[in-house]
Amino acid sequence: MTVLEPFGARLRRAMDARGPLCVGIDPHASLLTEWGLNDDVAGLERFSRTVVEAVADRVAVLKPQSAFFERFGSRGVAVLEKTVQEARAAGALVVTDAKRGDIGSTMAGYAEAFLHKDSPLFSDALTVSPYLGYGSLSPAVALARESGTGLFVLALTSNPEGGEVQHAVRPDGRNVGATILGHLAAENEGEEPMGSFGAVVGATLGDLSSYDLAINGPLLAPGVGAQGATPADLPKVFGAAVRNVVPNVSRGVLRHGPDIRALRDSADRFAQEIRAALAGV
Ligand SMILES: O=c1ccn([C@@H]2O[C@H](COP(=O)(O)O)[C@@H](O)[C@H]2O)c(=O)[nH]1
Repeated sequence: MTVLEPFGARLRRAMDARGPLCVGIDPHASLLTEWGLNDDVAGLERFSRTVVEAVADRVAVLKPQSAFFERFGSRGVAVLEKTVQEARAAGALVVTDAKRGDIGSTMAGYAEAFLHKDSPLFSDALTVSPYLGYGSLSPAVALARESGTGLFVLALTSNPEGGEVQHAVRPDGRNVGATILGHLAAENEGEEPMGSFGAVVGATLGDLSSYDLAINGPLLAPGVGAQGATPADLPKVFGAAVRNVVPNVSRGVLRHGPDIRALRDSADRFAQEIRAALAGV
């Protein structure tokens, strides 16, 4: 297998060169309509191509949301394959947001689908769910190490419903979200410039100073834009860990399409606001 430089190192370089913004490719039915496209596979393809063309050469990360491709069945997944490949070829790192998680033996199949170099869906990183137990992710961790890819593990999600699971307190007094962060810190120990095993931590969550976010890995932070968080919130939410934050904006950028320049300008504005918020931190 061709082995890439570890994802954490590639991501750090991209963040240094382009800033940390991640733009989501979320072809909601409502956005296809707003863009004057049909809610069908041709519309899906046009939408995704347009986003890639607009921003893949200027943002560090693109995050296609698999759900909106899977909704069209195998032809939608074929568009996801092309989107991932074209975005990578255009210079962005691709985190496929599929939130996979299952018993270990099945998890190995999901890992192969997204993290094996020969897979048509090969991505730089994959979002995964640890709620079958962090250990169930081991096959994905192993393949990511082997292939130079990464994982973003759901720890403290941006949605208000997440707390009933993630804030649940374990017998050792730590809550579930903190436990996941602890596993990731162990995974990334000693890695430079940072490890490849990131956490998903919502930008919407307010002050997170009670959590140890120093996992020596990236923190994918959805919630900026449509969910109400702003770039200015990032230092308040993430404190010293903000240097490792990859803020995701999907609808906040996408609503400016289909005009390519307008999409670009919107991504540039978010990037600039993030730069300003992080200056001096
Ligand atoms: O905790 C989470 C984890 C993932 N997401 C995903 O991020 C984008 C957010 O889209 P916006 O349009 O910017 O709200 C979407 O794909 C979610 O599935 C999240 O929001 N929160």
